[in-house]
Amino acid sequence: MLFLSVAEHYMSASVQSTMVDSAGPEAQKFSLKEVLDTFKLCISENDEVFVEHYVAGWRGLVKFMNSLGNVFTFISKDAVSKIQILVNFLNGESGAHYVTIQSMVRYELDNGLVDLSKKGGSHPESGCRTLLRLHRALRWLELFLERLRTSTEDSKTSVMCADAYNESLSQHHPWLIRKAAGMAFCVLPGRPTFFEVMNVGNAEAVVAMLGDAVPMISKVYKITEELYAQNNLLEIP
Ligand SMILES: CCCCCCCCCCCCC/C=C/[C@@H](O)[C@H](COP(=O)(O)O)NC(=O)CCCCCCCCCCCCCCC
Repeated sequence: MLFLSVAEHYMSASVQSTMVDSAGPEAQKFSLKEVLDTFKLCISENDEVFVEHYVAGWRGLVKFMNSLGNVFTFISKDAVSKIQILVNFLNGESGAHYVTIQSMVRYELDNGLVDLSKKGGSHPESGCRTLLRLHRALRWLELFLERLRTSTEDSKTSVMCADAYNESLSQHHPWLIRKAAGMAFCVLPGRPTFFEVMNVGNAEAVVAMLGDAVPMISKVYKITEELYAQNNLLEIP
């Protein structure tokens, strides 16, 4: 079903030409600087990661993706539902335990709130599991943005995106999702449009900002990766 609906979008003749023009006023407000600032706020003085800013960073990225057109909806919907799960924990009665990723891991593990194996557990959507999915996607983002940063005028965003995906997130996706993602990459706008949507200024300014953004995102990724590795959480089903 997913494959078919993506294929449908893909076949739609006008997708490419309306990609950015069709974006609503809300989507147009995306700015890479905002996302960068949010990820900067993520890390505390003692290297804890604030869930609130982590999800805010993802919200900004979703905004960017939505401004690229409907073909990316199946991707952004999944990201939005995962963001929402984490926001619900944060705003719920145990919210105080979800302030940082570190406190969330401690709380969920201490209280048996994570299904660590596939067999019919009672916590299929734990904070740890949900954040792991976004964390894996963050690695894709880190690789993609680094490719963008070092790209040249004639580099293809579709190729950079696919290479970053194949090197990271794809390893966690089944065949069907990989195919659908591959088709979505084919209709990504070119580098000039991409840079424009980032809302930073000319290409040099974008490259400079990416130079700030990538290490920041890498740091958030690294802290989370180490925490999950220490707690054997990297393979939560
Ligand atoms: C801008 C181009 C966007 C390309 C996005 C590349 C990532 C491709 C991911 C394809 C995910 C397909 C949707 C479904 C995924 C789920 O099956 C899968 C597993 O979840 P489950 O275990 O609960 O079933 N979910 C995931 O892996 C989480 C995916 C989250 C993807 C978020 C992608 C956000 C991309 C933001 C783009 C921002 C570009 C920024 C440039 C400044």
